[in-house]
Formats: sequence, C-alpha cells, structure tokens
Amino acid sequence: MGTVVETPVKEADATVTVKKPTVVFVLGGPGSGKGTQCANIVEHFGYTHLSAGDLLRAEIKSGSENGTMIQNMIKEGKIVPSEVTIKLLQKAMEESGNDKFLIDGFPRNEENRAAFEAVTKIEPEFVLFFDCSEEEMERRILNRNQGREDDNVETIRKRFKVFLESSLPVVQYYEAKGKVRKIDAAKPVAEVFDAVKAVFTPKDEKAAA
Ligand SMILES: Nc1ncnc2c1ncn2[C@@H]1O[C@H](COP(=O)(O)OP(=O)(O)O)[C@@H](O)[C@H]1O
Ligand SMILES: Nc1ccn([C@@H]2O[C@H](COP(=O)(O)OP(=O)(O)O)[C@@H](O)[C@H]2O)c(=O)n1
Ligand SMILES: [Mg+2]
Repeated sequence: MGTVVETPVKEADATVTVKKPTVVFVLGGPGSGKGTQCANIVEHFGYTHLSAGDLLRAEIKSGSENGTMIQNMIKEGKIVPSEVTIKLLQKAMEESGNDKFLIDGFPRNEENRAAFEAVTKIEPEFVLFFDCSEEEMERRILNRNQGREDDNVETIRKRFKVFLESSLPVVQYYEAKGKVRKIDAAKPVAEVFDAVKAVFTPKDEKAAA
C-alpha cells in the first residue's frame, strides 16, 4: 500500500493577486490634440502612451498579414475590428513594464469598448475627452504634415462622421458613469495642458499648492 502524501494547496497562492494596471482613455475627434497632450502627460505623470492609431500604423509597416486590411480601413476612416487593436494594445502594455497607461484613440466605438472590457477586465480610471470644433480639428489635420494617408479632406470628412456616429456614444456611455473629464481643446497647447494637469494632479496636492 502506498502512502498518501498530502500536499497542502494554498488557496491564496493559487489566486495570485495581480494588480490591474491603471488605464486612462484619451478620446476626442481626429485632430483634437490627443497625441500632443499625451506626450506632455507622459513627461509629467509617468504614464506610458499607447496610441491605437500609431500601433495600427506600425502593424501595417511591419508587413503583418493584417496590414493590407488595416491600411484599407484607415484610408476609409473606418474602425478596425477590436480583436486586432486589442491584441496590439495588450502586447504593448506587457512590453512596457509600466502599470499606468494612456490609451489614446481607443475605444472608438461600442465594439471596441465592450471587447476591451471583456478581454482585459480593465475599467478605465477616467476618460479624458478633448472637445474641439470640427473646423479647428480640420485645420489642424491639414497642417499636421506627418504624411498620413488619412489626413486628406475626403478621408477627414469620413472620420468626422464616424466620430459623431460611433465614438461620441462611447463618451456618453462613460459620461453616464461619471468618468468623463472634459477639456476645452480649442485653446493653445499650453492652455489645454494646464487644464489636463488639473485633472491628473491629486486633490490633496492641489490643496497644498
Ligand atoms: N491646442 C492646439 N492648438 C493648435 N494646434 C494643435 C493643438 N494641439 C495639437 N495641435 C496640432 O494639431 C495637429 C493634431 O494634433 P494631434 O495631437 O496629432 O491630434 P490627435 O492625436 O487628436 O489627432 C498636430 O499637428 C498638432 O501639432
Ligand atoms: N481604436 C482605433 C483607433 C484608430 N483606428 C484607425 O486609425 C485611424 C487613425 O486613428 P488615430 O487615432 O491615429 O487618428 P487621430 O485621431 O490621432 O487623428 C482611425 O481613423 C481608424 O481608421 C481604429 O481603427 N481603431
Ligand atoms: Mg493621434
């Protein structure tokens, strides 16, 4: 008869408490200044900036099998299926070594939002929303000069339509949860950043200042 050796199973070890990363979604129309302000936030507040658009453009450049599909969708101002974008975001989060992220330009529609929540189980800390008129956004995009295939009048019009029809409802979803921090993004860069800083500065520090 063999001896039964009991190995104690430590429940606490099995359910390792993995701390969920802090995520801030940075939303706003095309050209509202998301990328510009994210660069400032990174410098001051130690976040890692992940632009969904930049990740998708890098994926095209890498020659991935999804590249052509992504390129066609971006040219048409359409939103790439969540599956693709979320994989890129997750990979970038893992590779960063950080635990605080600005996710810029995502979620851009209800499908993006629901899929990210279902896959990662992460709820954003808050949503930074850059509010700007179409006129001003169009002016900025046409002066952006980054050689983007979607920065032309025809595609810009399509992107604005997608923004109004698909992206704004996501902002409204978070508004109903009290998570939206709305910024007047039509002002000069430094003034917009002053408003952004106020959102990221903890309340007790503000009181001490
Ligand atoms: N507050 C601002 N005032 C004027 N131009 C701006 C402002 N913020 C950004 N820009 C410029 O507008 C263009 C779009 O900004 P960007 O940060 O790329 O916006 P988004 O990522 O929302 O599309 C860039 O050329 C940028 O330099
Ligand atoms: N969540 C996202 C973000 C961007 N994109 C695609 O990438 C394009 C450019 O996104 P972007 O965030 O770089 O654009 P800007 O708002 O910075 O001008 C979008 O118009 C979409 O075609 C997407 O499909 N899904
Ligand atoms: Mg951008």
